[in-house]
Amino acid sequence: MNFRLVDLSAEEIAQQLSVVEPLTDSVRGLIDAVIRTEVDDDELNAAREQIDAIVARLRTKQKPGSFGVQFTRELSGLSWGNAAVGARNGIAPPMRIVHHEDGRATCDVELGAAYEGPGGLVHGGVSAMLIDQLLGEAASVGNGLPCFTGTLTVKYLRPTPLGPLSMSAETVRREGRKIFVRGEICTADGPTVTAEAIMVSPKELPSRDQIMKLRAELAAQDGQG
Ligand SMILES: CCCCCCCCCCCCCC(=O)SCCNC(=O)CCNC(=O)[C@H](O)C(C)(C)COP(=O)(O)OP(=O)(O)OC[C@H]1O[C@@H](n2cnc3c(N)ncnc32)[C@H](O)[C@@H]1OP(=O)(O)O
Repeated sequence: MNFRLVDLSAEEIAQQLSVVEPLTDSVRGLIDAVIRTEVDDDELNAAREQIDAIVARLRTKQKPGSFGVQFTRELSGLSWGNAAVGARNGIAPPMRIVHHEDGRATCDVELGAAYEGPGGLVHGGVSAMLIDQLLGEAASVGNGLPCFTGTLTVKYLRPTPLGPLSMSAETVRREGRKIFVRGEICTADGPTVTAEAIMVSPKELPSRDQIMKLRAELAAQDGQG
């Protein structure tokens, strides 16, 4: 797994997010506008040239590969490239606000044109991704154990309309490194999707000891610099 330590305080992370999140929202706006615009071909070509110029500007300084998971010195993980919740990822649905209370994770999300499958309805793969993420968070945060999805079962009860949705997930039981979770996606009229998953905390995840060792190496490098 691609993970590394970064030397950022909570204040520095908040500062970076205050710049990055509006940028990501602008990218979401761009995606939505491209899907729904009715301007003529000349306007589309002119817009493409401007977008290409912005891409070239951002590529003047870029990290190789993916964003990965960056651990702060306090060992919180930053997954800003994550497909479901990445703060820098404009294709991630806007579902960053996840509340955890009494082992239950909940989240409100509003899905627009970029998440369509059948006309006016949410793509089934998008629903699966959203609920997978929330189930994973309920298992991981609720049990203090980082988990991967082992098995995910999704039941589509009725079509999920684009628009405002609420989601919830909770742990049903735990057997060693396996955590059994269930959750649902709802409109104001009730659930459209229910899901169950077995989340497994991998035996090969970097252990806290490994992370602490990396942290010590980083501090030593700082001392030399
Ligand atoms: C506190 C931290 C907070 C951080 C917040 C983070 C939020 C994260 C939110 C993330 C959300 C998004 C998440 C994503 O997108 S995660 C990305 C999608 N998932 C994957 O890529 C997982 C790929 N698979 C693997 O990595 C391994 O196969 C895993 C890790 C699953 C097991 O490999 P490991 O070598 O560790 O396992 P083991 O062989 O010692 O077996 C151990 C036990 O598990 C049972 N088992 C094994 N496989 C499966 C299976 N597929 N279904 C059901 N059960 C399975 C097995 O029978 C045994 O049970 P038992 O015999 O003991 O009873």
